[in-house]
Amino acid sequence: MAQVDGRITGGDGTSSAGAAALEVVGVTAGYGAHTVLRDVSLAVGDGEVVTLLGHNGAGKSTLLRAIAGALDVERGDIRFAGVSQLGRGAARIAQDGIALVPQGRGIFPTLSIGENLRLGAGVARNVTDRTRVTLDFVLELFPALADRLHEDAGTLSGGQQQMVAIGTALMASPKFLLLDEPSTGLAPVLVQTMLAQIRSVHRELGIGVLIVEQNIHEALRISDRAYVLRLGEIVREGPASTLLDAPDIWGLF
Ligand SMILES: Nc1ncnc2c1ncn2[C@@H]1O[C@H](COP(=O)(O)OP(=O)(O)OP(=O)(O)O)[C@@H](O)[C@H]1O
Repeated sequence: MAQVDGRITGGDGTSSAGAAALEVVGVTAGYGAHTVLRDVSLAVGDGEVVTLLGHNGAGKSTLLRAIAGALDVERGDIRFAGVSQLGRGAARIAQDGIALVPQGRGIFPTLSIGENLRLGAGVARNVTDRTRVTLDFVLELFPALADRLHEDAGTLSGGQQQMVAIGTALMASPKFLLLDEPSTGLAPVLVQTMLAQIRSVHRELGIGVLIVEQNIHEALRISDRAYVLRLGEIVREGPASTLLDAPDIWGLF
């Protein structure tokens, strides 16, 4: 297993253990004149798995893109370990350890599974032996990939391609994981398994995880807290267990 202490270190070298790893503060963003996110605020601690729920088009993927630096923010701030990420660019944000697994998997289908995974390792910067995520760790998490490392990733089932996508992100030894609908296209029986594997990644690596999910029940079951985004605004937040039992939650979709 990887030796990762899970602490996030700020740009000035100070540890911010205990503080929120990720803070989105009053963010407004969109595409040209089309404003999608309106004054969105949320926070995710190192020790948390947080789910972002919302109907189609609510702006969930847009928020993940903004956090990953792939979309400019009009107003507000996005901080990681207390340091603003605005204007830093997607490549530097990824190198600093914020890994986004986009919707639709984003793997290279004509490269082998092993090659895909090694591409992830190439992104890692400032990784020590203590914080490096190893190939052994990824294969232990997703044993289905172990015997097929030399096969083209495009030949895998949807669920296995999702494992490659997450595995590649993990190989970059991330300090924070953003997952956009990791269970898309999976058979219902596999959705729970995938989400349980994500929870175990969090447990093993001690990193914060923000998940966008359509499988509301399953996602809430593995999450500590959740936010509901509606028409680009956060309309509800709370402990996952509370939201699971909230009679009005389903009316928000
Ligand atoms: N590249 C883009 N250019 C212009 N508009 C976009 C772009 N991507 C998304 N949008 C628009 O932004 C809004 C929010 O889309 P987004 O994909 O963030 O929603 P979502 O909550 O992730 O939805 P879904 O669950 O369907 O993925 C939608 O109106 C969508 O049409």
